[in-house]
Amino acid sequence: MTTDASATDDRPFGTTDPASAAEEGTPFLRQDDDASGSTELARELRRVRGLVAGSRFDDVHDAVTTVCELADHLEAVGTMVRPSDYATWGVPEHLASNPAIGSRNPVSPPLEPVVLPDATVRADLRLGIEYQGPPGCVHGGIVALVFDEMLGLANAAAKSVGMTADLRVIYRSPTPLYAPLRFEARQDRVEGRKIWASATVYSGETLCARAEALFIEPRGISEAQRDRPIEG
Ligand SMILES: CC(C)(COP(=O)(O)OP(=O)(O)OC[C@H]1O[C@@H](n2cnc3c(N)ncnc32)[C@H](O)[C@@H]1OP(=O)(O)O)[C@@H](O)C(=O)NCCC(=O)NCCSC(=O)Cc1ccccc1
Repeated sequence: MTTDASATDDRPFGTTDPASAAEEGTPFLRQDDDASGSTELARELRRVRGLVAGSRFDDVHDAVTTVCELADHLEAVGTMVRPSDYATWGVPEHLASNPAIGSRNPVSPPLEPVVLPDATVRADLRLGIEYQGPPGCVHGGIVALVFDEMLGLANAAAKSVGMTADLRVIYRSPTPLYAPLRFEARQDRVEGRKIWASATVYSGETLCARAEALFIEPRGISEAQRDRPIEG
């Protein structure tokens, strides 16, 4: 494990470490910037999210007006997406709206995973105060969210698709805010429609949590969907 928990840099929290991603692994299910500017918009909103959750202000009523105007504008110029637009697995836009990895979802950290030659999926990231649970620690539900997504990605890397049926998270040591974290997930075995996968998150040499999960392949999944398992 090479992640240094004490390292800091100037990148916004909630972004991956490009140096470590480039060193090992192939970018996996990365989402390019949307030509409409939606990805950039989400990026700026992510900044706003971090600032609102993690700052004290004397008076931000002017910002409330600005944001209200922005919301009104987006409501006027956008076309609402319906869940039925994503009726099938494998629609790239589907991934973009995902709360754990979606490039167009300001809620997502986002994860920028790489896949290793043995099909392990890895994501290095840091999480800021907007993900805080106990003081100085990442909220346990956020750890579970990232695990669930990483496990799904490990299934995708192994060319299978599954719904989470059972997700067990074992929290071994507090997951620190702001520190570089390394999530890794892998598919362990498949029996019929049952898929087992497991994952870990480390801060430096410290195991913060691990996950064990059972996924069930939905009935009626086609070979094409299995082969092109962009999930979300
Ligand atoms: C689809 C299924 C999981 C299973 O229903 P069916 O298709 O009718 O299957 P059936 O009941 O026939 O069972 C087949 C076999 O499996 C076994 N088994 C089943 N369950 C369990 C169990 N809990 N524990 C242990 N075993 C269990 C069962 O005994 C049987 O075994 P057998 O063959 O007799 O030896 C259904 O319960 C469901 O929809 N649940 C809600 C899922 C949901 O909403 N998850 C959250 C959303 S996904 C997400 O967010 C993450 C994500 C994001 C992005 C991308 C990817 C992932």
